Amino acid sequence: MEIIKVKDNVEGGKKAFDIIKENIENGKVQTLGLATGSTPETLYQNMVDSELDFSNIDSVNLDEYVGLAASDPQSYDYFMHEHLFNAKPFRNTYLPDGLATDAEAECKRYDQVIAEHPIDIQVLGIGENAHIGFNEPGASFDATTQKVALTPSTIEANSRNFEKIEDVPTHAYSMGIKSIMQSRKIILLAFGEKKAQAIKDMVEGPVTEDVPASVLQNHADVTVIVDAEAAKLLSK
Ligand SMILES: O=P(O)(O)OC[C@H]1O[C@](O)(CO)[C@@H](O)[C@@H]1O
Repeated sequence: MEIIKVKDNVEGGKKAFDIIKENIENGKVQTLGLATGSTPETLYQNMVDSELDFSNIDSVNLDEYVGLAASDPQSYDYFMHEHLFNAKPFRNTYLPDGLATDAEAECKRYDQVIAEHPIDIQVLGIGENAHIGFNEPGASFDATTQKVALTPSTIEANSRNFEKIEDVPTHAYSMGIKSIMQSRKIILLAFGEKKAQAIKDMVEGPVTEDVPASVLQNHADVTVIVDAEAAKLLSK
């Protein structure tokens, strides 16, 4: 893992953008794997403000809340349009369908999307409990797309984006860890003190399904971009 320490999320978003830009300009990106949450917002702002054209690139997102329509302002589909796609159209954009009622069929469909669009660069945030995508502690490293139950701590953390905690969906469709690990390159961003323990466990702890992000120690090309607060428990 390469660890890049930055001042704040503004510098971090710019760093991640520069890496993505270089790879796009070198013709190395057909498919970008994208994430939601507040973490990648500065990266997406850099993409929106750039001259880069994404109309020959496909995007595949990590996850979507079960029960939310793409038109719902709390959905990840809506988030992606607001923060990126409306300003920078991609060739095709893919997210799980939050309204799909046949979970097995939806997971199979999304696995097919991923198989047809091998991810060149996957952008990741990290949960306070070290989840990646919505792969919560205990998720199998062999998992492909799954319907997952969100942990109480994730529901609590994400409730800041909802009017009340009861409004937070209890389940999500998430790309599995196996698929994330098949991405050619991974850029994980983390900002703020709340992510410090997760970052320490991910980088310095044992590789275990109890710490989903620790699996990234087994990936050949991971860049971790952290601010001082998220990096504060790292030994170096
Ligand atoms: O960036 P935030 O808002 O802290 O969210 C943390 C993580 O939780 C998720 O929103 C769940 O998928 C991730 O996309 C994100 O990386």
